[in-house]
Amino acid sequence: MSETSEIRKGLTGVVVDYTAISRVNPETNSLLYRGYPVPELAAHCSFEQVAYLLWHGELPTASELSDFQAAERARRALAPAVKAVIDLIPLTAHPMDVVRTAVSLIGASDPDAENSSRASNLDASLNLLAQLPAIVAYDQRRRRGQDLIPPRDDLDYSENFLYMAFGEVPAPAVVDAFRVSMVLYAEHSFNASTFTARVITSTLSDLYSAVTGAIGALKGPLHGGANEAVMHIFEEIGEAERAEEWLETALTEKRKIMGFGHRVYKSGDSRVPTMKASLDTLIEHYDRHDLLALYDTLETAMTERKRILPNLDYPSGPAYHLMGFDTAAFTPLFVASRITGWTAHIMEQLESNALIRPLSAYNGEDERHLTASSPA
Ligand SMILES: CC(=O)SCCNC(=O)CCNC(=O)[C@H](O)C(C)(C)COP(=O)(O)OP(=O)(O)OC[C@H]1O[C@@H](n2cnc3c(N)ncnc32)[C@H](O)[C@@H]1OP(=O)(O)O
Ligand SMILES: O=C([O-])CC(=O)C(=O)O
Repeated sequence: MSETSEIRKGLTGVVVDYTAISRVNPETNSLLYRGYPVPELAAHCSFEQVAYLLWHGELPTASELSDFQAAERARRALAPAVKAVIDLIPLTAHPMDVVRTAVSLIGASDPDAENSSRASNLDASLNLLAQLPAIVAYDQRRRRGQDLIPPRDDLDYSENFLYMAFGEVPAPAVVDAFRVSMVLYAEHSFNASTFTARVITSTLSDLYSAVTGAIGALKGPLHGGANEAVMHIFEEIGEAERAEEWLETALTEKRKIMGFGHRVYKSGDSRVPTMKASLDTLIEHYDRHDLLALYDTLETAMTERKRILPNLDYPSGPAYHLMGFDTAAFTPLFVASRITGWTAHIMEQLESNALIRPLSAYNGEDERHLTASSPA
């Protein structure tokens, strides 16, 4: 075998390991979490139930759920030290940098951070799940010149998240759309950020380091950063009537159209119909048919022109916009959900670890030697 015969740029099509956490099936455009079709989970389960499922492999019984909810509600408050550090971060920093820094600080403050037992990692995962909403909500509020809103333990995860962000629990239709987005973003096998977390874990580094690295990977616009980028292109286009012309120019300039395409799904992202239904509800609720027209026109034009279909970030970007989130907070919302999948994968990697260390094919200078005239 030659050194280069096996190169698969971007690891396209390479199967790296087994996972029992989720199955992405591009043949059937389907996604299973621990065997359950995700549209069923999105229709019937709370985000807390899905988090428990991803971590434990089974849905919680009534008493397990009640213990889990109580533990999550008890850990929601933003630690004063985390708030103090967030307050030091300039407003010019991207909110993903704030989330990354906050997670790193939480890890550095956890005396048990180096303990990689499953019990300790489950505890750390629950801590992050419970505290990320406060981090994301507070960062958005301080950017708006608003004060921190402490959590309420009489609200479920989704209601409390929106309450901490906006100071009130919105209409049930809005809370439900938010819950659906959290369920859909939770897990997606070996995507770039999860794989990053697994690579870091494979060196036997700690959970917080793996999550911090995953946040960095998610930030990029080819991955989680696309939900925010979708809103930027909507703003650039302005109105439905301009969408076709805008697309033509963008494609001529060889721009990537954010929110379209996927490394695994080539005939549609399994999560889009569920999120689009929630977006439709929000469009009705806020009476924003202008936004729907832009959404539909760009999707139709992109499909006709390139045969490339939307991914989950396409409907979730405008959905978060309608809920009232700032565009720069969209990818942090993705973090708040994907913490469940990342940490499930970190624990799975540890259960059957092998250092992840692929090979490279060298294409630099042939061997050469220092001479009297070399700069050294
Ligand atoms: C939750 C998530 O992370 S989902 C992904 C979110 N990311 C985005 O929405 C960013 C926009 N999309 C993309 O950049 C890509 O579709 C990716 C990175 C997601 C997947 O890319 P890959 O699997 O590497 O596909 P690849 O880049 O090989 O695309 C094949 C062809 O389609 C084109 N293409 C793919 N997606 C797009 C797009 N969004 N806009 C324009 N052209 C595209 C490529 O330019 C390429 O064309 P070529 O063969 O003429 O060079
Ligand atoms: O699977 C991927 O490559 C990206 C994605 O959709 C996700 O992480 O949700």
